[in-house]
Amino acid sequence: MATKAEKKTTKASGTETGAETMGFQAEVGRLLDIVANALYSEREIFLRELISNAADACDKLRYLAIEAPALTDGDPEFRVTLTVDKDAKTLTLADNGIGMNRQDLIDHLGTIARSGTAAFVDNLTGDKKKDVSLIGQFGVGFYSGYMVADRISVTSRRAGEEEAWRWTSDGRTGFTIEPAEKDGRGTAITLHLKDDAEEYLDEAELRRVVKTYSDHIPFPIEFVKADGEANRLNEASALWTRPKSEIDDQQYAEFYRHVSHGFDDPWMTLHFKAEGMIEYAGLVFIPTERPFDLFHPDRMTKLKLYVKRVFITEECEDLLPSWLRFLRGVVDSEDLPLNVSREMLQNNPVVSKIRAGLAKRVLGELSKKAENDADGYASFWDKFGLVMKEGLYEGTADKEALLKLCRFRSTTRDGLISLEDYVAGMKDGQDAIYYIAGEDAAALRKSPQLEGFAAKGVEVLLMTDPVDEFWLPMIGEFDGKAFKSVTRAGADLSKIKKADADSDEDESDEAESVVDGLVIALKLALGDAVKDIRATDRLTSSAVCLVADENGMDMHLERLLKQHNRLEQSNPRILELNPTHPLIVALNAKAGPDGKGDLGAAPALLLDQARILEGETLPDPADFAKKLADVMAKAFG
Ligand SMILES: Nc1ncnc2c1ncn2[C@@H]1O[C@H](COP(=O)(O)OP(=O)(O)OP(=O)(O)O)[C@@H](O)[C@H]1O
Repeated sequence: MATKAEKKTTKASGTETGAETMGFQAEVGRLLDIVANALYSEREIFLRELISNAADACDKLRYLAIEAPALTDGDPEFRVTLTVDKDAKTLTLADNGIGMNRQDLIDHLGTIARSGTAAFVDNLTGDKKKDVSLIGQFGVGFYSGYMVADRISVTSRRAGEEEAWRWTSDGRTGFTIEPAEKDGRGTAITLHLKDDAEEYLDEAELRRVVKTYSDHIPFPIEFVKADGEANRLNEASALWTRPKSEIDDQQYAEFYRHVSHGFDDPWMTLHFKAEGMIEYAGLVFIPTERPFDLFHPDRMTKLKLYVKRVFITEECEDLLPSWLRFLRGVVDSEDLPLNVSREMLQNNPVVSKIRAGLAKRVLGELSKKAENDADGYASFWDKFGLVMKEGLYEGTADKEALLKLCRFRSTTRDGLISLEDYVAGMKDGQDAIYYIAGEDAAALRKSPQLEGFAAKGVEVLLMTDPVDEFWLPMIGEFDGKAFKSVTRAGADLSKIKKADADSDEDESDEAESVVDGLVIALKLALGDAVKDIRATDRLTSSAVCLVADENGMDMHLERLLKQHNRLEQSNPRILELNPTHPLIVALNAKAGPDGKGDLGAAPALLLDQARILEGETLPDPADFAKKLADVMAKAFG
């Protein structure tokens, strides 16, 4: 049966030597085009990418060999070698890692299998500049070889198998695959260097590039001369086992790029050793840029788990809470057994303790950063805050610490503020943390429901991430103060003193400046379209607004659920009237004390106006337009 990869690649021809030519998956073709032409300025990183893959291949085999030691028989020392042929202008990078068989070569070097990546490549714009910066977010791996080579051949033999295969491609249309000879297991990648890339035939240059980018690789990387003499190019000890004092920022950054497959610098580096009940070392990074697949449904925790320096897996979901899934790096446990299986890692008490320890440590470091470098912290929060807030929703044990780290925009201050800042700025008589939720901060700031709060100088938090709607009800309060949406009816402004009020006079009956007649008239006219109608003190310049019932769902949440078909019907709203607005005063007079006066189209227009302010679609826009035109015709006719 054809595999998925074979279906995507196209078999074009077979030859007597058994060579087969296949086409690249469309996304690979596009990626190669950009890689070969646009990433030119940083092309030396091809070596880092290939060495990184070689080291991963050694890691994988070392893990498998714990259960099946025969796989490394006769060649137990892992290493990566570089050899050059100056006449043929080739550079060959070889490893004795896990190797690839025929199918692996087709799957891994002919398609993009990594979840999310193919879709990501589909989104490339064709605008080289933009695409390069996008690509920088996820790394191009093996294909980066085409920055320096116009032809690459990969000869590989999978550990434990007898046959070797050669994959060859000019990186344009497709690749050829054929049987090959190879003595031991592993992969040898031969780059036929472009004319302007001959510096990579030079040992000193290769040493410089390896030292710069790959010094931390825990396997020896050697330059092997024609006579067989081998010179070590890197330190070859696991970076996290070295003392901090011996590691500089550049080395940390390169290690980060190796584990993250990213191109950015780490925003924060945590290098630590935990000792006590359980013992583990960690070298964990927070990226500067948001990883492109942060919200991909398949996204998993990407920390690499090692046991006593041996790589085990990077798919241990329990190692990190999902709300910290943007972390990259390595955790190396002394307590887990080396032959730990992936199943054993599930619900494993050692892993749970490591997870709890990591979360505490990361939160601790973040709060130090928040205190000492508010601007730096704000840039972190802008990228990852929305993921961290998932932790509040999931009910993490660290919710107190997490809440303190949350930052928000508000109606009265520029920049981001914490909940502690908010509480410190609360007005006399204010007992709740007010917020308004919606998609866009600028639009929210113009919401009519905010007018009364603005008039009294009461700060309102702007909640613009969809996740806000979900954690707010779960958390409920901070520092004993409940979170309250201003679009719900209960937001009681009358108890709060005006910012400039200097007397203690009771303002509680401010809103009662009666518009009872109008309320009766509107109730008669609007019927079930609204749940209730009443005067409010939350408006100062708008005539009307809609709010939800005190115990009802927040209006933004309701819209969100409707958009996702999770809710069939909206609940009717409460229509609130501004009793000081000239239009409301005039209509009230017209309605008369018993509400029997004829208001014509006004009730319908008022309700539609409130709906528009709320960003809602009108049930009958044509009717609205007609009524509005009639009113205008009367006014101007
Ligand atoms: N030297 C190697 N030995 C064994 N397998 C390899 C080797 N080089 C590449 N591969 C296989 O090819 C796959 C694709 O490599 P590629 O570099 O394109 O992507 P990646 O390593 O998964 O991620 P990135 O693109 O970020 O480096 C790897 O995941 C691995 O399975």
